[in-house]
Amino acid sequence: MGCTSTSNTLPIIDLAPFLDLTSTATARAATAKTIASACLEYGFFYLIGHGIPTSTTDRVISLATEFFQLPKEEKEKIARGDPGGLDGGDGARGYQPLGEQITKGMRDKQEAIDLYREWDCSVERGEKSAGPPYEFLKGPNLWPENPKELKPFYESYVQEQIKVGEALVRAMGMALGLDPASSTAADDDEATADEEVFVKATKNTFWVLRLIGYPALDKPCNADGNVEQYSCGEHSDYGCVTLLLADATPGALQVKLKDGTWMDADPIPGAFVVNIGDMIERWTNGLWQSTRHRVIHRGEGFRVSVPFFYEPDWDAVVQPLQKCIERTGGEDKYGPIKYGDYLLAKAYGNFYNRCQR
Ligand SMILES: O=C(O)CCC(=O)C(=O)O
Ligand SMILES: [Fe+2]
Repeated sequence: MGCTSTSNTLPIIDLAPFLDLTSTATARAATAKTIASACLEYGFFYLIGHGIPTSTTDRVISLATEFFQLPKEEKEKIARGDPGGLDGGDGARGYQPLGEQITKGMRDKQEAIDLYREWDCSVERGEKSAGPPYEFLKGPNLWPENPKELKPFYESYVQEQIKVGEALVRAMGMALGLDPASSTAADDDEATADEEVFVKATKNTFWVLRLIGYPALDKPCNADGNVEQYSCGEHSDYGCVTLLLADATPGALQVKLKDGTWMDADPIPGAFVVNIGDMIERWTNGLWQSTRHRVIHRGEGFRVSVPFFYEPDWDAVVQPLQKCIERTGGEDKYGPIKYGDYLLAKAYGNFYNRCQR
């Protein structure tokens, strides 16, 4: 069900007080308060006041669009998982052609480039037990040669997004009402962590950036309003926060509300659509859920989106925070997990099916 959707709209959060060093404590508290209710109710919101100009985001979209318009052979020069190709068959980074992802027996209609934090080889050399599974997400990114400007432009965009991600998770720590950062709690004791807990756990964020191209679907919905085809099937994201930039196409991304109905999250110019991921759900012991979402592109044209996933460090240990356990019935519902292990399990299980995470 649910090709149609309810007409509710997501809350709008202004992050500016967490990026402006001269902001008042009152302004920061006001933003934190709106984040707390948005995360509790939706796990999704629009983000403004993030400081990235539309001239930048427009170029990010137009460069991705230019890439997807290239001939198949040109795009497949950076195909991922090609044993004879640039990534030696590593499989995680690079271009994935149309139709590699399958949801409910149907091919998701999307093509994509996946980029990750570059793996630091010195870390690897120092690792005694580096084994084949870990190779999967390691290695260099595969950047397209064309358009030429894409690589440098995206590299600086990633740096800007990391700043936004950090400010946002700082605001989220405050929104949870955790102890102020000046407290003497041990830095790495997650259970008693202070309001900087997410900032500390993302210092070396294992970020992901996806450039996604969605052709129009032949028949997204049947006469009864049921879904026939997915551009990206129902899933939750893995990490901390996803900052989604999409072109202006309406009627594509849908968010699952607590009552099980689906709501369109159409783009608002200048805003990112943000959602929280599985790690935030675990840290908050389920208080803030990583809301499920999907894409059914119901328009005519080619849609482009570029989600940036701001994630914990590979080695970050994520476990429910004491304060959140108390607020959710007193029982730890998740236990600890190392983010890299979680990501590997997800990526191995679903790699060719990212849209059903
Ligand atoms: O393209 C979109 O609107 C969302 C994509 C998405 O949810 C994802 O890649 O995780
Ligand atoms: Fe997603």
